[in-house]
Amino acid sequence: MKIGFIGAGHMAQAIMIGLCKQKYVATADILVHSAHETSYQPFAAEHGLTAATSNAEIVKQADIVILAVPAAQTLDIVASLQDELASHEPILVSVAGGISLAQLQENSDSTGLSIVRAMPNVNVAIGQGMTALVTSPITPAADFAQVEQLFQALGDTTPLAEKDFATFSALAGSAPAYAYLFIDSLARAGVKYGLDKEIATKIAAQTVLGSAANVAESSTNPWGLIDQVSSPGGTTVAGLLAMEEAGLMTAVVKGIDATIAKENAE
Ligand SMILES: NC(=O)C1=CN([C@@H]2O[C@H](COP(=O)(O)OP(=O)(O)OC[C@H]3O[C@@H](n4cnc5c(N)ncnc54)[C@H](O)[C@@H]3O)[C@@H](O)[C@H]2O)C=CC1
Ligand SMILES: O=C(O)[C@@H]1CCC=N1
Repeated sequence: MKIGFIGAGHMAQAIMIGLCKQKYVATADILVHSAHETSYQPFAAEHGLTAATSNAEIVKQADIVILAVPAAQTLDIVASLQDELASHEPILVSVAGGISLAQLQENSDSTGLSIVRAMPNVNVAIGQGMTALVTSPITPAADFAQVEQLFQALGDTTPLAEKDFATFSALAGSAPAYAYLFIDSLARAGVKYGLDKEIATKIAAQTVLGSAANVAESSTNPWGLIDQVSSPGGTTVAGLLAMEEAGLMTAVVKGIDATIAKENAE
């Protein structure tokens, strides 16, 4: 099976690195092309991938085509590939935020094309991704299963109604950035009290990693886990109350509101 990438930016590279690490296919069976030679050719050479000469070559050669270009350009690129899509009929996977299955279908102008919308996050690079998937009604179950299997190799997946994609994109697509901000804020506080930044970052990252694993494994919800850490009259409850006074929960929800509003505006 050949997996082709149109676009070689942050998201595409994270998926390609994840596929290489998982040895999902032979590296030469990962094909890549993007608008900027300087971004895809050295990357392809470094990882033993096949650099294709055009977007059309990707469509002609790949069984699954992953479109990972800026959302604003996605539909024009699909429209420019109508002939190749119609004659080669790969499974088309778009990771573009805010671009619907109906728009993809309309611009591909190929009524029988299998189309899947995926919203991964950058953690697919280390096999810890969280990806939502939704398929067009005419996509055969076997084609959807191929795409699902690919993303399952790179972490967890969930089928999701298309109407919820903007919310998912905020909570999983963008939220790695928000989690990094939280980790960096913890580390910076450590620096304030004299810790070396590198050591403080390691401490903060491992603490967040362990806490996330605890939430995932525990049958108790996060509030119950917060209570377990908060000793009566202790330090944690003092910290929690100060964070809430500064509006941590409101700040997070407002951040998600803004993320969703931006996606819906595109
Ligand atoms: N960065 C992330 O964490 C996530 C990004 N996405 C989606 O992935 C898509 C790409 O985002 P990033 O990788 O962050 O952007 P990026 O700016 O890092 O990469 C965009 C890539 O598209 C290529 N490109 C632009 N025009 C092209 C054309 N006409 N033909 C071929 N390639 C072209 C560029 O050369 C570049 O390699 C967006 O639609 C975004 O919504 C989805 C989930 C998470
Ligand atoms: O920032 C963005 O627009 C993309 C979508 C989800 C994560 N990154």
